[in-house]
Amino acid sequence: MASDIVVQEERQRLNEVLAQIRSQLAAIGPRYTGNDVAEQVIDDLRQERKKRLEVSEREPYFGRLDFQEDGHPAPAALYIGKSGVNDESTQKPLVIDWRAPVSSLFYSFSGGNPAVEYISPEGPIQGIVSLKRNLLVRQGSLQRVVDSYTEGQESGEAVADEFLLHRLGESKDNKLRDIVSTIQQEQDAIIRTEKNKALFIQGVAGSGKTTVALHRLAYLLYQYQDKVRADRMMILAPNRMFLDYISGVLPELGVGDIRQTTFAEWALELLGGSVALRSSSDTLARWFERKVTEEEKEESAGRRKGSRRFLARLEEALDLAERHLVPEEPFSPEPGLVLRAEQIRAWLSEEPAGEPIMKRRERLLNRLKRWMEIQLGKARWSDKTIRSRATAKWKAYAEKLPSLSAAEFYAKHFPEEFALPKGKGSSKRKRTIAAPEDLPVLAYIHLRLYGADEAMYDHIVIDEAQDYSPLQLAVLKLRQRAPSMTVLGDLQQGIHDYAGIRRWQELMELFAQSQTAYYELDRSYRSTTEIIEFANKVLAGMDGGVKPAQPVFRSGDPVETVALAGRSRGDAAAETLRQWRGEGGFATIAVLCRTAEASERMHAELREQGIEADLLTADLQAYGGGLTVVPVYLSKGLEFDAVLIPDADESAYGPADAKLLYVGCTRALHRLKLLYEDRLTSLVVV
Ligand SMILES: Nc1ncnc2c1ncn2[C@@H]1O[C@H](COP(=O)(O)OP(=O)(O)OP(=O)(O)O)[C@@H](O)[C@H]1O
Repeated sequence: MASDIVVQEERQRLNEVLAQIRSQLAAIGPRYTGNDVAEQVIDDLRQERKKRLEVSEREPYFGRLDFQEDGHPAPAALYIGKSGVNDESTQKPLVIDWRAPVSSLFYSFSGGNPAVEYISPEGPIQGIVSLKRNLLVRQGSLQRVVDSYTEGQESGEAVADEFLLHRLGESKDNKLRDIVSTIQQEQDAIIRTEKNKALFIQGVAGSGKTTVALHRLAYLLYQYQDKVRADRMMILAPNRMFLDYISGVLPELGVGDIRQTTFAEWALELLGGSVALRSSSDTLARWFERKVTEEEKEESAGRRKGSRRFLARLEEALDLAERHLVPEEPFSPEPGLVLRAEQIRAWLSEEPAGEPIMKRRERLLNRLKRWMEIQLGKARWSDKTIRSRATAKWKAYAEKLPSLSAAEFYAKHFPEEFALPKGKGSSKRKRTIAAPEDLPVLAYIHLRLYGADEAMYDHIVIDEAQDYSPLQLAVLKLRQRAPSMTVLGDLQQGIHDYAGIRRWQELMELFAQSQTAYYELDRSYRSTTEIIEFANKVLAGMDGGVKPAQPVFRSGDPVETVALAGRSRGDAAAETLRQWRGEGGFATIAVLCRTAEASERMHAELREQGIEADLLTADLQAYGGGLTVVPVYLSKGLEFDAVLIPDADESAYGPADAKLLYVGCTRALHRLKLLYEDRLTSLVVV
């Protein structure tokens, strides 16, 4: 903690800034209620500013950096906050937005050499840092001041950690939070990566991948104000519950209106109601409710149909269909009036490249119609008999140009992979029920044939991307003019590897090397050192380049493994839960069971014991916090203050289930306990 004088000075400065903020707030006045559209737009902007100022009024800034730019006579104290605030009369910045170029110094400077550089819009700026200070302000009152670097100090690393540890030691509720005040250097580099990259992040459990990706969106919106728009960005996450969990971060960062959805929902909308998806709980049950071998996973339809090889076959079929769109015979609407096939083909090739195939078809047919009208001339065209004969010929010609729905195309060209629904009636009107692995195929075909009604995306975030196939990514790539994506995940948590990837290369290969960037995050911020070391052991037996997570040194209670010793699982679990509740301080507790069935059983047993918990299922929309029973495979991406794994038996977690158990263990922030009946899973006995 800093000295009293320093605290006094900071308190005074805080009061000055707060006074400014309050006077600016007071000047905004009530909402405009008239009908003038221009006034309404201006008022919307005013209201946005008001919201930002209200956030600033509670916590105007969290950091201070004293920086003397080369050539300047004295250092300037830069205060960094969630959004910038200027002095109304002088227009000088009182608070600098965390996303501004100069703020990068606050995150990247960790002591050592005080001579630093940052990249401003005008080019590199050099200078000297003389102070880096963390300030904790809550509800407008200054609560902590910690200097992580002062002039002449050798290294500030240890002190910087103190502030971070304070944050990490807090208990968490049911929503992910922003981390602007404690973004770490390696995370900051990712957040500030230039826009036009397909950015891949491999990060261990709890390294802040999801959090960082969301901060990156806020950064891009700030830094590329003229080029990107929130309504042309999209976040893809595995399920509704996960989306609900992360939904608080962007509003906290002052960013709204970004579409947050799942790949399946997005693709189904694209296909316009012609396709429905088989229930995801069926798929999950198929892979998680029983033991599965590696061979089964490798040969799964998901791996095959999502592969680049399959994508190449798909491309080939689509290219061929495009080339053979125009039939061999000529178009002749009237005797003596003939347009040769070569001419028609030449017209087709004049249509803008990259346009969806069916759009080109439509344009071509319109051109033929115009040609026919002109060639026939006004006199003949107004003759009803001639006109209807010619139009009939034109229609007959149009029929020869294939027009298929995505499902029809798929079934026609890949009959061994996909069949249309059986029964009477036009297949166009019948809904196709697609397996998850067929959905990206249908979406890809649809985009090449028909395109999409929505605008292209400026930026796409894909969370849990280790579960994506190359084809899925190729589908999304079609929805961007230039690649600008944040693709994040952890191969070590690849529990859906019956459909996902084994190496990031599988996805990165879709882009030119110059379009990609790759980062690794190895430090885990979520869990205590004890929990991380325990989880690392679970993975230790796995083949391949497993990278253990590095803990931020935050020590807690040891991980416990306890035998049931004759008690029922429900009994033993209830006892632990009572004890944890008695200790207090845990806002979220999860009981993670191996299967959905075991979760239901546990939920019922706890109820018998008088303990009410929520039960999470595959179709759930939101996760409410408190005490929850969850099948372990659905817990991915979430986190809980304390985690109990009540069935850590050898029979439940065999050698093939290391990733699953790893996911389970790494959900815990502060406390982790495993129960077993006779034999503890050998995954944790090293
Ligand atoms: N720099 C930081 N300062 C404070 N907290 C952080 C920081 N980085 C990450 N955290 C916290 O660590 C936890 C894990 O973050 P997050 O869920 O984004 O990680 P993840 O890599 O996506 O995890 P997983 O792969 O396990 O889903 C969150 O509680 C987050 O707030």
